[in-house]
Amino acid sequence: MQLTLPLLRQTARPSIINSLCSRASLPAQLPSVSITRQHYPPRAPPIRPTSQPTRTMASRCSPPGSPSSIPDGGKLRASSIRIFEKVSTLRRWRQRLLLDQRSVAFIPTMGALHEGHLSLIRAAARENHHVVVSIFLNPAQFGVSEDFASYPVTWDADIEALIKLDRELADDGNNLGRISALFHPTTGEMYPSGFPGQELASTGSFVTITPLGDILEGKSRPTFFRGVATVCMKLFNIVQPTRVYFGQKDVQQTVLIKKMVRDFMLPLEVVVVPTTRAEDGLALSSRNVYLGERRRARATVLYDALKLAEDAYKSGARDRAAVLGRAKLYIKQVQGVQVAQGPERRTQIQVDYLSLSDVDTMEELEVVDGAKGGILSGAIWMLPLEGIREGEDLGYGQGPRVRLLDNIILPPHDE
Ligand SMILES: Nc1ncnc2c1ncn2[C@@H]1O[C@H](COP(=O)(O)OP(=O)(O)OP(=O)(O)O)[C@@H](O)[C@H]1O
Ligand SMILES: CC(C)(CO)[C@@H](O)C(=O)[O-]
Ligand code: BAL
Repeated sequence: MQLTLPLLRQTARPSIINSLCSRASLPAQLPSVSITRQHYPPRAPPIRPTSQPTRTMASRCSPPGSPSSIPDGGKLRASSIRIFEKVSTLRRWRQRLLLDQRSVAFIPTMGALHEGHLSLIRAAARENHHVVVSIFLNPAQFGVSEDFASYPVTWDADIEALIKLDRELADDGNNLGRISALFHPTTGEMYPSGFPGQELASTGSFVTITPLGDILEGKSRPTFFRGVATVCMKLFNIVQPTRVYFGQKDVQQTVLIKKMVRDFMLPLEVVVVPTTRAEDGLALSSRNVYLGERRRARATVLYDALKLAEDAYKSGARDRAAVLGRAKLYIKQVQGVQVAQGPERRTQIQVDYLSLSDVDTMEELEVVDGAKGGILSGAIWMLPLEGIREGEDLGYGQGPRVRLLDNIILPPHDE
């Protein structure tokens, strides 16, 4: 099922982007963090992470097995998709398109591609001459105790998915463009003065968007939006896109990117694409592979709760207590049922936040503004299983606690 919200846009007035990305001659001075990855049990996620024994920030944050046989700027097997690892090579390619006045769409990702990512690419190909996708697992947006080391990497499947989608785009006459390039840089390439570190106290060249970046997701993940804004600013400066495409699934990220584009006068348009969901409503996410069967069966609890809040709004509720009340009660009931089931059957759920916020600032609302509407959003933790049964599917990485996000946009009600 896919929500049929219209694509949401924001355009900034054209200006020159100042490059923050000048090439420094210093070698990358990275802390060498080497962490063992767990093997994913063979149970059907849409795309299975490849086994990768270690990930070191000193070398690269992207998988080994990238096509080193292809020269930088060369084409992926049986396709016209160019793959770039170097900023300079991508820039040379981009320069030619600038002279030809071709529109370029850009979709930043961290890989482990799923239908949600592909929906962004499809939207981009409909209205741009060229689509550039990046796969870069950005260590700066992971906190020191977060899942950077185990984040799923599915490089081969990602390449297959891009090649297959590109063929589909070529066969469908309704597209202006296709996938022209994949950017897959190393950490050293993205942080030319050396990787600044993942700590809150790290120093370096950062973009911070406050207070927006400090609330909701930013409160639980204090370095997250600094990492996202910084890497997106770098990527936008490298690719110089006409339009960038982001998923509504990460709604605070979309609000933050729009604010960054406006405040830094970046000459590009931000397009927000509706959330792609599984049949039962769960928002697709690369991290869903961590869930395993037992937790996956309860993973729609957040979306179900948000839908109850949306129903309340549709029935005329406007103030915070009336809109969020049923959602909170529903989650409490699910938690109660789960606890009563005992360790071998239950799934423990913790709510991080349930929010009703302003569409531009994401500050909490007491009453929904009739002219603007609002954003219902939430984050929950699904805790690791207790009472594990013999042979039970724990999920990728032996089933760590999993953070799930979701949101629903409430339209204005004044019309
Ligand atoms: N279900 C989805 N529908 C639409 N867009 C999505 C969906 N999932 C991710 N995206 C978008 O894809 C882009 C890249 O996201 P990313 O690579 O982090 O994947 P992800 O599934 O969000 O992973 P994570 O598990 O880290 O949340 C972002 O703009 C994100 O919002
Ligand atoms: C935008 C992004 C690719 C930046 O690393 C990441 O935050 C994501 O995948 O949503
Ligand atoms: N899609 C959000 C990226 C992150 O959680 O790091």
